[in-house]
Order: sequence, then C-alpha cells, then structure tokens
Amino acid sequence: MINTVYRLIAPKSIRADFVDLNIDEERVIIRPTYLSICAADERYYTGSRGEVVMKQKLPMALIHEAVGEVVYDPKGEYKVGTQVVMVPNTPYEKDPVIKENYLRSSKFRASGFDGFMQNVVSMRRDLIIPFDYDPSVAVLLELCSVGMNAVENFDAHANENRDTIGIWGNGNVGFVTALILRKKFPNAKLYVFGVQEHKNDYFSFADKTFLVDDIPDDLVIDHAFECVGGRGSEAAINQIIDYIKPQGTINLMGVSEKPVPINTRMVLEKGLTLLGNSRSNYDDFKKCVDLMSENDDVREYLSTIVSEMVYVHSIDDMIRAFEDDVNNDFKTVMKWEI
Ligand SMILES: NC(=O)C1=CN([C@@H]2O[C@H](COP(=O)(O)OP(=O)(O)OC[C@H]3O[C@@H](n4cnc5c(N)ncnc54)[C@H](OP(=O)(O)O)[C@@H]3O)[C@@H](O)[C@H]2O)C=CC1
Ligand SMILES: O=C(CO)[C@H](O)[C@H](O)COP(=O)(O)O
Ligand SMILES: [Zn+2]
Repeated sequence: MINTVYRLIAPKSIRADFVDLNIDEERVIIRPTYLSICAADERYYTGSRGEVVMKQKLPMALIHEAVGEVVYDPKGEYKVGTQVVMVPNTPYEKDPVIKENYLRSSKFRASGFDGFMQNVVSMRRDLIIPFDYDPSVAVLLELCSVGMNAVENFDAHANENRDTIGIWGNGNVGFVTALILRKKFPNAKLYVFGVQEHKNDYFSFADKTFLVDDIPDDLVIDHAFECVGGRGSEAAINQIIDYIKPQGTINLMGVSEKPVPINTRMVLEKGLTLLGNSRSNYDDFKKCVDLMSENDDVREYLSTIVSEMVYVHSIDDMIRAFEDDVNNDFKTVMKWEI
C-alpha cells in the first residue's frame, strides 16, 4: 500500500512524498485525526535549528503530538475506529536503570525520523494506547506526558519540603506541569511566573501568579520547574536560583539552542540539584490517559489552552497552521482531514 507523508524539505516548505507503508503483524495502521504543534516543530519549520541540523534531519515529517483512529489491525486486537494516542518515543532496547526516553538508541518522531504528518501511520503495537474521550483534547496527551515525566522525576529526587513550588513559564509546558502538580500535590502552594499578565490568567488552579519583574523580595519557594526554554531560559533559571531555598531542586524542561550561562556559584552555595527532563515513555502516556479519563476538570482545563483549530485539507492549510502558531498564546491544533 502507498502512503502519503507530508515532509518539511526546507524552512516553510512542505512536500507530499509517496512511500511504501510498512505492514506486519506487530503494527497497527492509524489514521491521524488531530495533531498539535510543539515548539520543537516550530523550530524546524522556521529553520531556527540552524543549517547543519536542518541538513542532517530534513526531509522529515513534523509533529510528535497526535491521536488517531485504527483503520487496520492485522491481528484484530483493535476494532476499526478505535481512538488511540500514538507514542512518539520509539525504543529499540530495554535497560534495567535508564528510562527509554533517555536511551541514546531510542528514536523520536519528528526529530530522528518521520513524525505524524502522514495520511496513515504504521505504529508499533506497543506504542499505541486507546482512550475514550474528546480527541481534540486528547491530542494534548503527549504534552501532558512530558509534564508527567518531569513531575515523577521531581517526586523521586526532591527533599520533603514541598510546601511551595514555583513554575517559571506561563505557556503550554508550564500549564500542563502546573496542572499535574496540582493533582499530585493538592496541598502544595503553586506559584506561576510569567512575562505577560493575560497568560497568567489561564492558571486559575494555581495559588498565585507573578510577573517576573514584580516578585516580592521576601518570596521563597522549596522547588521550581523551568518551563521557558530558548532565550528566556537564562533569566528564568537565574531568577529561580535567587528565590529557591537551599537544597531545593530546579527541574529543567525548556529546550535552548545555545548553552545557557547560569549562576553556578549560588547553585553550589545553596546545594541545589538541577534535574534534566526530556520527552516521555509509554508509562507516562498511560498515566496521562488515565488522569484525563478520571478527571473531568483536567480535560476542561486543558481545553482552555487550545488557541486555534485549523482544518487541514491541503498543504496550504498546514502552512497556515504553522504560521498562525507563532502568534498564538497556546496550542495550535490541526484537524487532519486531508
Ligand atoms: N522537556 C521536554 O520534554 C519538552 C520541552 N519543551 C520545551 O519547553 C519550552 C517551552 O515550551 P512551550 O511551553 O510550548 O512554549 P511557550 O512559548 O508556550 O512557553 C514559554 C513561556 O515562558 C514565558 N517566558 C519567557 N521568558 C520568561 C522568563 N524569563 N520567566 C518566566 N517566563 C518566561 C513566555 O512568555 P511570552 O509568551 O510572553 O514570551 C511563554 O509564556 C520550549 O523550549 C520547548 O521546546 C516542550 C515540550 C517538551
Ligand atoms: O518537544 C519535545 C518533546 O515533546 C522535545 O523538546 C523535543 O523532542 C526536542 O526535540 P529536538 O531535539 O528535535 O528539538
Ligand atoms: Zn514536544
């Protein structure tokens, strides 16, 4: 069977490629229904990864956040039409200690190989999870899963002072991370720090929000999550170092193209722990599938961060989604009707 894969071939340029579809007993064929754009996709789309990386990775189909419907299961385990979320991290070995999303042998969709911008996707059976709620919200499961990966890492490493947790970055990653913290640590005070007031207003479940240039001098936090990335990382991490209590953890989530200069003198003096967090595995997805299933309010809150839904019938529609996304406060979702 021939499949159509929509690949980025150069910044802002997408081409339809016709390729053979991989079909065997261990794979299930999924038709994507909703796809959402991540900052990582936007960096490839705009070419901000730089020429060397672009040359290494392109042509490549973007998008690692997607849900879809089963169109063919050679084993008959899944009925046609079953709604599933697709896990983009693709492991090739098991390690007794290291999580799949950190194994150097794992491949990640829309970073190491084709993402979900395809007519149908041939998915390994062990990388799909069924769900039964609104797919236009379920499309945020990957975003939720990276928050889950980070919050569980925090839980495993942070000291027992957990009264006050600061979240720097009032965008998508900050939102889902704060929401998961709310559910897992209902008694902790959650403080969100951002640059624009109107984005802080979305965090109605947090205890307080602050603008980064108006933080009270006497404020202290036990632990912090950095959900900023890019050029804002430096200011955010150094501000966290100023406000965090000794021996707290700084949970890093933002991706930066350039090395970030940080105040290591105070990291040493305060005995801080910096924890790196990237991507997620099957278990993180499963926990989020269940979290959304069991908590109507989680789905309700997540629905508020879909800034725009673009109906996609052509490559021009895809381009419009990526162009609009740059100016959207939160997520841009594509309803995949091509
Ligand atoms: N670790 C992982 O697995 C993942 C990492 N990421 C990365 O996380 C980062 C954030 O992604 P996402 O949330 O989608 O991006 P957003 O742009 O939605 O969020 C970043 C937010 O940080 C705000 N901000 C900017 N400077 C500061 C500052 N100094 N202090 C506090 N807040 C600040 C921005 O405000 P404003 O909009 O007003 O500029 C924005 O609201 C990106 O680098 C992304 O690639 C994404 C997914 C997974
Ligand atoms: O968004 C992410 C996970 O959801 C990661 O930030 C993304 O995987 C980084 O990929 P790349 O190295 O290709 O920028
Ligand atoms: Zn992402």
